[in-house]
Amino acid sequence: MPLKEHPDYLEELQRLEYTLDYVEKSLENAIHEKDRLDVEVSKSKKGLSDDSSQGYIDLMINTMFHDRIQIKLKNLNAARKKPYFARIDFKENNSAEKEKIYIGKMSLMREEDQKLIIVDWRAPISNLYYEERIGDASYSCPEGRIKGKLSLKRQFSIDVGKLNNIFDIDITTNDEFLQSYLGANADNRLKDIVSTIQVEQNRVIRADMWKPLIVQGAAGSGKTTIALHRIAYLIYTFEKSFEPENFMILAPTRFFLNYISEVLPELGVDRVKQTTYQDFALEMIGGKLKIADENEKLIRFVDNNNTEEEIELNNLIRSESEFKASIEFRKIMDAYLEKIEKDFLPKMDFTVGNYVIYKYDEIQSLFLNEYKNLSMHKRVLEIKKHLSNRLKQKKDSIRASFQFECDRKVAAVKRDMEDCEERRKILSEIIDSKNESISKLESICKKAVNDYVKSISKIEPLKYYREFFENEELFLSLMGNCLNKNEAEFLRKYTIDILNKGFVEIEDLAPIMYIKYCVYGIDEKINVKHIVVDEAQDFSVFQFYVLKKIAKDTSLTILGDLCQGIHSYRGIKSWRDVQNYVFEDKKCEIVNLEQSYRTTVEIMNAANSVITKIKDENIIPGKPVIRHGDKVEIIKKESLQDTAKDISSKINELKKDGFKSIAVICKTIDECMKMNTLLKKYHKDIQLLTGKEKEYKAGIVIVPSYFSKGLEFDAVMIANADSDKYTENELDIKLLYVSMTRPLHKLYIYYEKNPSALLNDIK
Ligand SMILES: Nc1ncnc2c1ncn2[C@@H]1O[C@H](COP(=O)(O)OP(=O)(O)OP(=O)(O)O)[C@@H](O)[C@H]1O
Repeated sequence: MPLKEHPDYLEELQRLEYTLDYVEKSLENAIHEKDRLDVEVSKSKKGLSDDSSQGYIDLMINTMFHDRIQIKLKNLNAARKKPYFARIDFKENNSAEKEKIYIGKMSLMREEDQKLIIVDWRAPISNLYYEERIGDASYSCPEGRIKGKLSLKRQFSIDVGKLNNIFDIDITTNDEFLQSYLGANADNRLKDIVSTIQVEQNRVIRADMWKPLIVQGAAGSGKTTIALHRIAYLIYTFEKSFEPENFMILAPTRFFLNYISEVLPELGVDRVKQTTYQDFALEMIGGKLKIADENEKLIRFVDNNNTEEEIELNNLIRSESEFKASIEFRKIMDAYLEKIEKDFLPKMDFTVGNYVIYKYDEIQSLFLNEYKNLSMHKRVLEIKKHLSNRLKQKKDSIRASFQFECDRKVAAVKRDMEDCEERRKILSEIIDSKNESISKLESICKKAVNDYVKSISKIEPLKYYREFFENEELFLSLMGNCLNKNEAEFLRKYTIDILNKGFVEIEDLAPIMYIKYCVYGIDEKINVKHIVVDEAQDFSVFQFYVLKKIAKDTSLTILGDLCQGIHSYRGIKSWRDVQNYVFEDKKCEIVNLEQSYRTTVEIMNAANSVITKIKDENIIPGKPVIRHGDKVEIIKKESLQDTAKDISSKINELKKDGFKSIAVICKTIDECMKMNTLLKKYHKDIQLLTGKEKEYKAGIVIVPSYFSKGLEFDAVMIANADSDKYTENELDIKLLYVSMTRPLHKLYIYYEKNPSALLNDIK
């Protein structure tokens, strides 16, 4: 329906004008408030010099208000362009009046009567928009379940303060509105989806923070987007209890963090901790560790031209990785830590001179039993208190015995000798000797406990880890029959070799962190209440286990797609393993998101025909939203030069058609480099992404298949999809699937001799 013919057009126009006026007014007030706070902050800074603690308190408070007003200003500026995106009309059962609720990215209250002109999308009442249909409806809020009638659900298309369209809907999957979003072109960053969040996504976003949740989501189902919206939702909901810094997102690379960096600020959220597992592990372990490039192994495995010897070596490397990522390895680390624990304390009594203060068995029992739940070094601190207390008691009795002995000797001398010069000398010697013994005792006691603690060696976690592999006898005895002899010996030598080169691999981080946690404890560094893990399929069960251990009181949302598990040799094979081994007693729900929003029906069907070549119940293909586009083109070319030429002319056409982000995906980095040389002749602005970049700039890029994971582009060209490049092995299938699920609109696949058999079922 044309906008002006909508029955409520005028009402909505007036409402928009009114809201925009109020936003302007609020903005003016906020600017004044900010100016005032600027002055206050600089005053507080000057006030610091007079050394009063009040100065610090003033500065802290003013800075906090200053930060808040900055965010408010940013949000109000955004609201000038688009103050809200939806309206719902709801009448509570016991209320006489129907309320018109306008939903936007932030709430805005009218000061005169405290009425909300805009309601935040994260507010409990906004759930009506996402979850409910016209008719009887209800939502939960802290006061309980509110029931009533929903009589209107309306979406607005507003751009730079101008009302462009009105859609009245029932369920949020309003095709027209959603399609207009999905049909838009990919910018250089991921965007927010507040106005079109779907029911199943909304349930993940608003799920109970304290219950662990695993989300298996198809490619393009919105996992990354949901992860960020969930954080924004939790920050809003727990605003009074937690700071944004108490929430953390774990992503695969710094580059990926940069790619998603705009969503949280767009949602009005700042200061969330965003890091990678590697950086997180380094922070937890402390010290200086160098991590080997994680793609090096993958590059070995993706090469299909290996000799028999290389294949054998690769199999051993794969088994090494798989084993280190497994819960079996954690059990072996447990056995190793038990040994460390048993030998942790010096095997001797705690003595002062000839006096035994604490017997070894007693101390060992405190260490192994009484304080079992603490890290080993924390147990020592507790034991130190026991030793000091017992020593204090013993010291008094030793001192009394010195005094008693002295008194006895003095009495004997006095009884047996007449008073004379000689007797006085003897008595004085007896008293001096006693005093000397007491002061000796004092000085020994002062140091005794510390000397005992110092005798416990402080070994770096990495050194303990290395010792496990270097001590062959110990290694073999603990490994038992977990691996065959050949694999076990390879694992040992391979690890020593890496460590000798001054590196650790990503697989080594979890066990080293685990050793650090058990021996030294690391909880004091974690101040995070909720962790959202994205691209979680490439994490190992062991990694999750350690993460959960370290972040004890922290809850987790885990999102990933097993179809894209290209690091599956060290990643997760089934979410059930995480459910069983990581969360054990706690119930952990697994949610499936099958609907895919990124790409067209044609592209998704083609990608599904590839991924379903893996016969595994854990592989769940995505269902496309009904958005049609061009057929996937499979194109034969005689040579790489011809392929490059064709890609180049396609790029020109696509650019002319307004597509902004185009990716040429080759299987490996070597192929990318060759393609880069060829395409540079035609396109000076083309960028080669290697995985080492810190920042993501959209445009035309060449990217290796394994590095395209998580990204999206308007159009994708897959070069070299020949049968020898993409064979029917699991890794090749997954790499091709990942590459094929990156485009929003267009997909071209090139080959030179024979197309990969994986493409056979593409219609
Ligand atoms: N409800 C929605 N409304 C509009 N767009 C959506 C919605 N859900 C997802 N999208 C869009 O779908 C695309 C894919 O989202 P996202 O990258 O978060 O998915 P993903 O599951 O992490 O994908 P992948 O696993 O393939 O990397 C994005 O462009 C996102 O904006």
